[in-house]
Amino acid sequence: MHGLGNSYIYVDMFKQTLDEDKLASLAIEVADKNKGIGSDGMILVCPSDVAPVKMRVFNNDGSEAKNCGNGLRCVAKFAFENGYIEKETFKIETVGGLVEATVHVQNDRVHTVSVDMGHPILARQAIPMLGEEQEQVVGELFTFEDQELKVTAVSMGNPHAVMFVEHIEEAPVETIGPKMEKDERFPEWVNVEFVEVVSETELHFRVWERGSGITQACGTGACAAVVAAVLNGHCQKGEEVIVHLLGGDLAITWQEDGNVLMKGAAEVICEGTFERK
Ligand SMILES: N[C@@H](CCC[C@H](N)C(=O)O)C(=O)O
Repeated sequence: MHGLGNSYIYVDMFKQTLDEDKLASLAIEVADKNKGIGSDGMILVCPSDVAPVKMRVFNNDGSEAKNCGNGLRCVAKFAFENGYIEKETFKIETVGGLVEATVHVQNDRVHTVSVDMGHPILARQAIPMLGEEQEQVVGELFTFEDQELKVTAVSMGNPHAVMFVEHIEEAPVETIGPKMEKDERFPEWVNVEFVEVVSETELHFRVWERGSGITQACGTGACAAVVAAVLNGHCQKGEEVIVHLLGGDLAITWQEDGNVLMKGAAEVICEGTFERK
């Protein structure tokens, strides 16, 4: 399935079991575009004790992440269309906590999904980011060789470093992305986002994802970008912002109650059986 071209191999754990110690290598295998299926990673759709469904997400390097915005919309569609849930609004458990999804249905098919992603986490040590202060990281200066970049750090359950640029086409995604991802100031590494402000309600966005590299879209990254845009005075809290990603658009609102609402598409590509060697 994919959300705006951010593709994962979804495994139905209601119907099968997998060895815990082989999950990382399985994610690497299925995501391999030459010898596997090809994707940004693997997502397990699992039964849960606290919600109708649980999501576990693995990047294509085998690392497990605590959250995935595009994955949540696809998991909601998968759970609803496979009859694991009958209500249109329901909770999804993630490794980072519970979120609430609402599926928008036409002719029994889910075309878009809204997810209440909860509160962003802004305290430096909770991102996690090294340093003494508990305060928010807004526009902190990073220098890479001759380039100076101002970073705003936001966690949506997973960590993001957001930087504002003048022209999105010139954003140094391939060069600064991998350097920032593994910078020692981020002990769990970080997802890296470049954002051009078009207006108070429109942003352009490119991402270098932790554990997967350049992807077409990142849902948690788009949420982090809007939170960072509000913190830097580019957008307004409570106003919907359209984020243009390589794979399409997301509508994101950092609501007055502090929660971030994300709305966008979720699509099935194909279904089948993967045989491990
Ligand atoms: N593509 C995702 C995020 C996937 C996990 C991320 N790479 C991480 O390691 O935190 C999204 O849509 O949010």
